[in-house]
Amino acid sequence: MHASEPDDSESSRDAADATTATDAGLEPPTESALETARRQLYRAADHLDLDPNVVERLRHPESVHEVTVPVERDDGSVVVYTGYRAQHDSVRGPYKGGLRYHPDVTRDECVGLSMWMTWKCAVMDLPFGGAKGGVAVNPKDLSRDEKERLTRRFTQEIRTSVGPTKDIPAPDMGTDPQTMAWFMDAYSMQEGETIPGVVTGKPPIVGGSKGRDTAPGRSVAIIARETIDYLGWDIEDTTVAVQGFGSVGAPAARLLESAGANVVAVSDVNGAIYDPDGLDTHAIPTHESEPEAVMKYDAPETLSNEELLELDVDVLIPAAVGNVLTAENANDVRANLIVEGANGPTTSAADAVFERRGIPVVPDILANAGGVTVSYFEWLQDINRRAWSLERVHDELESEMLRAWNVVRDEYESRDVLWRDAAYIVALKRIAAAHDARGLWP
Ligand SMILES: NC(=O)C1=CN([C@@H]2O[C@H](COP(=O)(O)OP(=O)(O)OC[C@H]3O[C@@H](n4cnc5c(N)ncnc54)[C@H](OP(=O)(O)O)[C@@H]3O)[C@@H](O)[C@H]2O)C=CC1
Ligand SMILES: O=C(O)CCC(=O)C(=O)O
Repeated sequence: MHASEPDDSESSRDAADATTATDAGLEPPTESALETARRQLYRAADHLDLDPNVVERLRHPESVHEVTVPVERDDGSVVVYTGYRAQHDSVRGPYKGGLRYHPDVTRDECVGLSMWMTWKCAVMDLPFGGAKGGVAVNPKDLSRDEKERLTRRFTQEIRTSVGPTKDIPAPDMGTDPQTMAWFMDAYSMQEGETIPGVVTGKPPIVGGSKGRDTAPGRSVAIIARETIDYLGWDIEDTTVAVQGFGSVGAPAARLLESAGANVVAVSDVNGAIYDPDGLDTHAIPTHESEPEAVMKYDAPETLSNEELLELDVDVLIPAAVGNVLTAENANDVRANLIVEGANGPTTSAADAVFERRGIPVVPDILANAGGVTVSYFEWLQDINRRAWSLERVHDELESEMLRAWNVVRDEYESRDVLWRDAAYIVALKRIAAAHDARGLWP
C-alpha cells in the first residue's frame, strides 16, 4: 500500500498529529518544527512505495530524554533549567546532531530537529542516525563560568545516553567549540579516560577537526553556487541576502562573496545592514567574534530582519532561526531562489506558496549538511587519532557536497519534484532500505 493512502492508520496518524490550529483547518502564524518535519515526511513518502510501518516508525523519535539542570549562578543563587536530548532514528548508525542553548528550546522542537538530522545524515550517506538536544536558556544571560557549569551538569545528566558509538552531540545555536570541550572533559572525567569522539565540533587542540567551525556555511555556499550554475545564472551577476551572521550565515556570505556574488544584506538578531553595491562581508564581525555587532557596522542602510527576507535579490539565505518564512510573508518574498542555511526556516504553508510561485527552495538537509559531514570527518580523526589538514577537510567536503547535490538533482529531474522532496526521497530510500535489512519488528 502506498504510504499516504487514506486508511485507518492514516486517520489515526492525522488524529495523533492534530494538536494545532492548522490541523483543525485554521492557519496559525507558525508551525512547530515537529509539525513541519512530519508534514515533509508524509509528503515525500507519497512519492515512494514505502512500507507504511516504516513511515509510522519514522514519525516518532526512538527516545527523548528530558532532564533538569541545576546551575549555581555567580551570585550564589541556583536556577534549574530544562534540557533535552531527542534521539530519532539509529538504523544507519549512532545518533548524531547538535546541542542548542536557546530560550525557545522545547521537547517538540528537539524532536523535529532530530528528524531533520536523520534525513540530513542519510542524504549525505553518513553512517549516523539523527538526534538533537539543548537547554532552554538564553546563553547571553550567562557568564562564561555559568555556561561551563551548565554544560558540565547537562553532560552529567545525559551522560548514559551519549557516547562515541551511541550518540555524538555537536554545536548548534548558542553553543560553540568551547562548549564541546567542556562536554568532552566532563564526560571523559566520568569515564576515567579521555574520549574525544563523544562530541564533535571541539577545538582542534583537543581533537576537533580543522574547518568544522565554518563547514555548515561552506556547504551552504557550495550548494548555492551549484544551484546558481544549474539555473544558468552567472554568479558575478547574482545578488544575495543572508539572515544571521553566525556559524552558518557568516561563512556562507563570505564564501559567496569570494566566489563573485554580490552580498547586499546580512543581519543579526537586532536587524540587517544593506548596501545595494555589495557589502564587504569579510570586514563585518561575526557572531563568534562579537555577537550583535552587525548593526554597528557602517553601511548605507539598515533594515529589519523581516525587510531582509523581502528584499529584491536573486538568492535569499535564511541562516538564523526556524520558521521565518511563513504563510504570512511567503507572498512578499521577492528572491528567485531560497537556499536554507538554518534548520527549518520554511513552514509547510510557506513551501506551498513558493511551489505555487515557482520559487525553488533548496532544503536545509542538503544545504547546511557540511557541519555534520565535517563532524563525521572529526569522528574518524578521533577514532584514528590522526588529524587531517585543513586542505584535506575542504577537498573532501567539497567532493561529498557535490556527490550529494548530484544524487538529489537526479531525483529532482527524474521525478519532477521539489528540491526538498528530492532530498527527502534520497534520504528515505536509504533509511527504509536499512530498516528493511535490519528488520523493523523483533
Ligand atoms: N552550528 C552548526 O553547526 C549548524 C547550525 N545549523 C543551523 O543554522 C542556524 C544558525 O545556527 P548557527 O549559525 O550555529 O548559530 P549562531 O549562534 O552561530 O548564529 C546565529 C546568528 O543568527 C542571529 N540571530 C539569532 N536570533 C535571530 C533572530 N531571531 N532573527 C535574526 N537573526 C537572529 C544571531 O545574531 P546575534 O549575533 O546578534 O546573536 C547570529 O548572527 C540554526 O538553525 C542551526 O540549527 C545548521 C547546521 C549546522
Ligand atoms: O555536526 C553535527 O553533528 C550536527 C550539526 C547540526 O546540529 C546540524 O546540522 O543541524
